[in-house]
Amino acid sequence: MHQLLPFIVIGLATGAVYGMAGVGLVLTYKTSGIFNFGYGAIAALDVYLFYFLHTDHGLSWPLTALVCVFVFAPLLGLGLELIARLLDGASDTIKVVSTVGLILIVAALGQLWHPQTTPSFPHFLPQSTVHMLGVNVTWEQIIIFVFSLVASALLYWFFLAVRLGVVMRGVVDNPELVAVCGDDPVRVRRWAWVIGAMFASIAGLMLAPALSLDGVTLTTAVFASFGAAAIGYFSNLPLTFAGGLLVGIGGALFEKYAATVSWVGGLPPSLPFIVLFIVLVVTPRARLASRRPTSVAPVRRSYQAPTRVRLVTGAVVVALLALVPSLQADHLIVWSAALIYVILFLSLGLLVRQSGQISLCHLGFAAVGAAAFSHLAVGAGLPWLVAVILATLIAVPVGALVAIPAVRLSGVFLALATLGLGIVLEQVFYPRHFMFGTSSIGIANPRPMVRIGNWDLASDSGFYYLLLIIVVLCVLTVAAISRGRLGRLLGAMADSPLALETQGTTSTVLKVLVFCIAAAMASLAGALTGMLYQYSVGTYFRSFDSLTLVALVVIVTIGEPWYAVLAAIGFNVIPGYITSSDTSTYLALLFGIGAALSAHGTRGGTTPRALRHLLDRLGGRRPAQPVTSPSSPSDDVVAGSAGSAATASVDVPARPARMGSGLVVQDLTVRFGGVRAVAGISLEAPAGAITGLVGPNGAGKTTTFNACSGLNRPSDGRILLHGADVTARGPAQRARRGLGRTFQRIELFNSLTVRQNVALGHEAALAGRNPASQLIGTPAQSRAVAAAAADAIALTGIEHLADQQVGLLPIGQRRLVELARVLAGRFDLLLLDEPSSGLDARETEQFGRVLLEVVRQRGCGILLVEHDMTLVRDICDRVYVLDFGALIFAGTTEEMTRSDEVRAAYLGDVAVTANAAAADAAAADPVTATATADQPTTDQPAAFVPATVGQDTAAAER
Ligand SMILES: Nc1ncnc2c1ncn2[C@@H]1O[C@H](COP(=O)(O)OP(=O)(O)OP(=O)(O)O)[C@@H](O)[C@H]1O
Repeated sequence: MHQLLPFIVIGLATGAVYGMAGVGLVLTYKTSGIFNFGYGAIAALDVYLFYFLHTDHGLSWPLTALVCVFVFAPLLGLGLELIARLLDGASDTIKVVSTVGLILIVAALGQLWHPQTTPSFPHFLPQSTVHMLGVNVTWEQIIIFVFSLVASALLYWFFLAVRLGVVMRGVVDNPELVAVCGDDPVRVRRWAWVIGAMFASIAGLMLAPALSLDGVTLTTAVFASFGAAAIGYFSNLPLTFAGGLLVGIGGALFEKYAATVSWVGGLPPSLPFIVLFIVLVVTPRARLASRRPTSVAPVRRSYQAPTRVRLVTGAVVVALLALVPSLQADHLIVWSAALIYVILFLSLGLLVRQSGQISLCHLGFAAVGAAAFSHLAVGAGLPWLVAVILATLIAVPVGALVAIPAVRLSGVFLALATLGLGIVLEQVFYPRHFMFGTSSIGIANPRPMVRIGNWDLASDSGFYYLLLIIVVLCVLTVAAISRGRLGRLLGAMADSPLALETQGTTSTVLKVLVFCIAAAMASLAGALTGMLYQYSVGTYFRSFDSLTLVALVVIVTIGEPWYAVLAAIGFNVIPGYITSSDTSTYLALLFGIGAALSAHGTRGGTTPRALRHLLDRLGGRRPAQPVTSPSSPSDDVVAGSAGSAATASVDVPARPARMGSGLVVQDLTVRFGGVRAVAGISLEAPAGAITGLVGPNGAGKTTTFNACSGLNRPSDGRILLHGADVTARGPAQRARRGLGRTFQRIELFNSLTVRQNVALGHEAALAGRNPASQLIGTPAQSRAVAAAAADAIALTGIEHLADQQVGLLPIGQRRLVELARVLAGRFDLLLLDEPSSGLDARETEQFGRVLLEVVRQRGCGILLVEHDMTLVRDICDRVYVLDFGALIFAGTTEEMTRSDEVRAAYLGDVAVTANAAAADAAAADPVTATATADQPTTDQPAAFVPATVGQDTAAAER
């Protein structure tokens, strides 16, 4: 134990800093919803300023520290708060990439500031020692530990006891409520960013003396606090601090054994990331739930040039590339590297752009490919082609391993997990003999010793042509994926994983599948990189560069595969021609700025209208029908009303009906923490009938729907679908068993067209959970999908919108598309959540007729949540009424209109509302009673015509 004490002391000091940094990080994450990957960038900038003022210009260290912590850091915090506000409503990918951009900027600035040598940072705190418990402890260590502990404790106390801190906690849960209470949420968040930046600054200054002053080292040093934050579940401050201590002490102890125990080598610096990865993988998903976005992400206009234009452009580009060995022989290696990077960018694009998943460890896959190829081709002596194929395939299980967090997590947590994994791969595995070993020349990666006529594949130009062929094949593969079923599913998953799952595709399998494909392609690129230089070393595949790759894939917004070509030119070719030592750094700075500002790129389309028109004309495509702006209030009127649905008779195309018995909900209770949203309700929605589920706002209707479709977990009760208990089944399984649904807050695949959206209503269940069927569909299936989509589109009268991008349509039309999508599916029980909101009276009436005919001709059942009581009266066979989560009425619509209890519930008459069921519920669960008492009830007339018709801003789907 005595031998361990010095290491524990070191670990305590470093760990306390990690803990304090983690506490600041968690503070901003909790209050803004933005996980600041660039947290280390704040620390690094402060360290630079400290060095500049104190070391370069002789300012005393206390004064310099004051300037850094109390002036510069708050300014940085204010700047970051501005960026964070820009990011509100942006996708997780953009949020991650923006903050990653800060890292790239600061790393580049650091490099530009001290390009040649990286100076070391001075120890500004006293280095004298005291003897404690038999160990010599420096005053620096004592001060760091005590200061970090006190700062973190103060912040915790501030959160608990000071009004601003309490409001900061409130802003996390309900910014609107904070505003109603007279506090400005923006001001509150600004404070959080300022305090977070100050904590980062202090952490940077305390860690810096042990580090060299280069940007990468400094920005990534504070990454260690991510591990601490993970231990605190990104929300608990004391646990985060304790996590920091654990990581610090663990790292120091590993350090002790690293010299003697060979397997420990590389582990000490990676420990925070191992912890991060493990915590993310094992933590229950609900604990890591992201905050609900406060605004809706703007929709980007999708545009693809006509096929003819794309083919011709592709042929021209390939022809030009084929001339490179003749025209640019001096730069052949640069162009060869660019070709390889096209493959890398394409594979990363499959993840980031097409499926909306962030991987920050992509070069790790490439490293696996390079190392595997070398060991197979040189070590095992396998023929070149066999070694290449096996090296490509070897990354598949690695991709599947990375997909474990992807399956469970999404957005920022997936980014964190992959960041951790990339760093662990680099620090722990790269130096091992089964990867690159420790030799500085690395491991041999031979080119193919094949000559075909005059074409020597091992020569530089011969290898270049081989690369060109491989790249063309990869581009064609990715194009085939994009245009096929997998591409549609990936696009759908990126837009709305929730909707895809409830249409019948198991997205966990889809995520694993796409990770495996992307990993295999990256692995191939890695093997080719090794072959290009004939040797490969770990530094070709630095985990930090994975961040740059992701930034490039996001900021180059043009379509596939051109983004990959442009990104490769930016990353490889430009530095090959402009050979100044700073070119790469300036480029990294540019990429960083682009990434930091990428939130701007999400607004509107990316291809200028004039260019689109020109390309369309060249490709012989008819100009697209203009779509009315979704922002105009008048657009809420449904343009589709002129379609066939407006005709009096409704012809419902037959669908093979499975004719089960319907849906049965038994004693369902759903709780959210202390709130009992649904209290022991039972209801039935039989096949061949329309059943209404009504109630005032907050009554528990959507929660009941979510429980039926598997989106929330009931605390009690059972859900039976056609007689089978599906309570433990996921949403996709329930969908495949015939349960279809629409959403109160419309869930469409915004980047796809109306036809593609509707087709997915049928195709998603065919894709199911089998990787092979997710990859590709049979021709018979394609015909069935197309026919089902055409029928549903005609039924809802939206033929004229079929080729429009859904995200650009007004709300009323979007509702019809969502209805068409569920009608295209092979569902025999439909849950429709306020489907008529956004429709006018005539359209609602017609809509009701469509539903009646669907039920009559297909024999399916419908459970309808609706505020329009006229529609409910007209089409429902039976109605259930909820109030405060309890069932207060079940019967026919006539009985409902005569019910005093229902009338009272809608009118908010407390005396009458206190019926037996509600009173029981309140007595059994006073928390619910208190919580729901605050719910706004709809102030409706006795006819129950709601005030909410036409609105689409109701509570988000939970
Ligand atoms: N994820 C959640 N976390 C906490 N409380 C929730 C959550 N989802 C719903 N609730 C609460 O459960 C209750 C029922 O909400 P629900 O959305 O099911 O009502 P609703 O009848 O669909 O209302 P509306 O007609 O306004 O959509 C409300 O008190 C709501 O605040």
